[in-house]
Amino acid sequence: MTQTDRTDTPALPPVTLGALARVLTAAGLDATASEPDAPVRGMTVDSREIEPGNLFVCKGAAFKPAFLASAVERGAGAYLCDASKLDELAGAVPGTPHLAVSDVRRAMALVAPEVYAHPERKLRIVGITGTKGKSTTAYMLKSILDAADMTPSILGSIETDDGVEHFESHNTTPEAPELWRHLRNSVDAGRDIMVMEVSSQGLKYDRVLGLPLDIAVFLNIGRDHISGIEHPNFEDYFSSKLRIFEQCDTAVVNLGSEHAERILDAAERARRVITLSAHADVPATYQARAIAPTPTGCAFELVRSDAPGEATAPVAPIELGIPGLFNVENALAAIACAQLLGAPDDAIARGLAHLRVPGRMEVVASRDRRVIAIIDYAHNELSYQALFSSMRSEYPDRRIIAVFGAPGDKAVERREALPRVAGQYADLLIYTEEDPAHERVEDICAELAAHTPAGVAHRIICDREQAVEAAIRDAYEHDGESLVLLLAKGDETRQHRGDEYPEVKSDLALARELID
Ligand SMILES: CC(=O)N[C@H]1[C@@H](OP(=O)(O)OP(=O)(O)OC[C@H]2O[C@@H](n3ccc(=O)[nH]c3=O)[C@H](O)[C@@H]2O)O[C@H](CO)[C@@H](O)[C@@H]1O[C@H](C)C(=O)N[C@@H](C)C(=O)N[C@H](CCC(=O)O)C(=O)O
Ligand SMILES: Nc1ncnc2c1ncn2[C@@H]1O[C@H](COP(=O)(O)OP(=O)(O)OP(=O)(O)O)[C@@H](O)[C@H]1O
Repeated sequence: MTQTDRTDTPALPPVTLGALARVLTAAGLDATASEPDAPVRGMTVDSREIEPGNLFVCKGAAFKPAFLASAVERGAGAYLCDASKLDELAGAVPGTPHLAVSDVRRAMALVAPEVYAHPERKLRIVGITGTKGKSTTAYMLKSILDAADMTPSILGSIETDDGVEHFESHNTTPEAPELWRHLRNSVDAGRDIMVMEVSSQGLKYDRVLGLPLDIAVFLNIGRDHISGIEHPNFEDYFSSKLRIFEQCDTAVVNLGSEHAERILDAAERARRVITLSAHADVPATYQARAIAPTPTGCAFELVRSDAPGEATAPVAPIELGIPGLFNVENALAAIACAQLLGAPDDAIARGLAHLRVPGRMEVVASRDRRVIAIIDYAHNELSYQALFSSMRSEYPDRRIIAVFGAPGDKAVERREALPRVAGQYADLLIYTEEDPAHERVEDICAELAAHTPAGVAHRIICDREQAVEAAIRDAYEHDGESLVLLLAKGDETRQHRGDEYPEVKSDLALARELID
C-alpha cells in the first residue's frame, strides 16, 4: 500500500491559537494561548510527521522534550501541552507559540475539528464497534457502497483509505488529530461517507471525543482486551464500548449479542434504534431466516420489519460471498447501514455476493476440493466459538486441523480459552508462533498444550511456516476430506518478536503456495 504525500491536499485555512483557546474554554477546559494571533495549519501528535505550520501535540507517557525540539526544527507553528508540563517544554523551545491546557487529551480532540475546518459537516460517518466483526462489517459495507458508486473512506484495523492517504493501519482507531485529518482528506477527495471501526480504547481515551456519528453499530461484546495495557476488567471494557451511543444519531444493535438488554438500554440515547437478529426466534428490524451454507459462502432470507414480527419489505434472498455463519449478523448490520445511507437493493446484493475481506475467512482449496484451508483472523474466545461451531456445521464430515498460538505480553486469558474451545471441534491442534513479543514461543505453546482438553491430539511446532506446512501435509495424507484452519494472522506479513516486527510469509501466501 502507498502513503500519498500529504502536501497533495488543498491548503487548509489557518486557525489562530486564540480561536482554539476560546473553543476549549467554552468546553470547560482551562486554556491559555501565549500568542493568540499565532496561526496554525493542520496538527499531529508525532514529531516525525510534522509539516510546516502544524500544531504539535505534546502528550503521552513516553513523551520527551526532544520530540518537541525536533518538531519545531521541522517547522511546527506552535505546540499544545498540559499546563503542568509548560515550564519544562518552554525551556526546550524558547519563544515558540503554545497553547497550555488543563487536559491535553481532551483538548487535542476538541480543537481538531476547528483545525481541520469541520469536515464532519460534509460527511456521513458510520462507527462500528464490537468485540468481533468490526473489520468484516466495515468491508461488507464498503463493498456494497462501492457497488453503488458511493465510494466511502475506510478507517480500521486493516487499512486507512481516505482518498488522499492509503496505508496499512497502525491502530484500529487513531488519535484524534490523525482521525480528523483523515476526515478532512475524505472531503477534499470528494467523498461523503466515512466507514470507521471504533475500538474500546478509542472510546476510553477520547480519540473520538466530539465526533458525531450518523450511525453507530454495536455488534457484540465478549471478554477480551483485558490486560495491563488495555482494560483492567470486563466492566471497564464494556462500559467504554457503550460510550459510542453518546455520540450517535441512529443506533444499530445486534440482539444476538451477550448482554443485549444492557446494550439496548444504552442505545436509547440515540434518536433512533434499529435492531438486527440472525436468530429465527428473536424478532428485529433486520432479521435473517433460512440461513444455509453454499459452496462459496452462505445464503439467507432477509426480512425487514419496522414493527416486530411484521414484514414491511418483501423478503429478499441474500448470498454472502464468504463462509462463516456468524458473518450473517455482520451482513445484517452492513445492510442496515447501507439502506440508511441510501444504497439501492441491487448494490446490496452485488456487494455482498462479491466480497473479499482481507485475511478474514479467505478460502484456498485444492482443485479437487479434498483439502480446503481457511485463513482467518479469529484469535479470542468469542471468535473461536463462532468460527469453530460454524465450521463444524458447514463442513460436518471433514477432518479439522487448526494452527494457532497466543500473543505474548497481553490477553493471557486466551491461553486457556483457545485450546478449550478449539479442542471441542478440531481433530488436531498445532500450536505455533503468534506475535510472542517479549515472551518465548516455547513457553506460550507449552501453556496452550497444558490447557488442551484430555484426549485432543496436539503438537507444538514453534516455527509458523513449518507448522502450516505440517498441517497441510497432514490434510493431504488423510484419506478423506480435510479443513485446515490457519488462525489469528490472516494475511499479515509481520511477527512481533521482542521490539521488532520482522517480515514473514503470511498464512495466506503459504496456503496458496502449498495447496494445489
Ligand atoms: C505505546 C502505548 O501503549 N501507547 C498508549 C499511550 O499512548 P501515549 O499517549 O502515552 O503515547 P506514547 O505511546 O507514550 O508516545 C508518546 C508520544 O510521543 C510521540 N512521539 C514518539 C516518538 C517520536 O519520535 N516523536 C513523537 O512525537 C508519539 O506520537 C506519542 O504521541 O496511552 C494512550 C492512552 O492514554 C494509548 O491509547 C496508547 O496506546 C497505543 C496507541 C496502543 O497501541 N494501544 C492499543 C492497546 C490500542 O489502542 N488498541 C486498540 C484496538 C484494541 C481494541 O479493539 O480495543 C486500537 O484502537 O488500536
Ligand atoms: N459477528 C461475529 N461474531 C463472532 N465472531 C466473529 C464475528 N465476525 C467475525 N468474527 C470472527 O472474528 C474474526 C475477526 O473478525 P474482524 O476482523 O471482522 O473483527 P474485529 O472486530 O475487526 O477484530 P479486531 O478488533 O481483532 O481487529 C474473524 O476472522 C472471525 O473469525
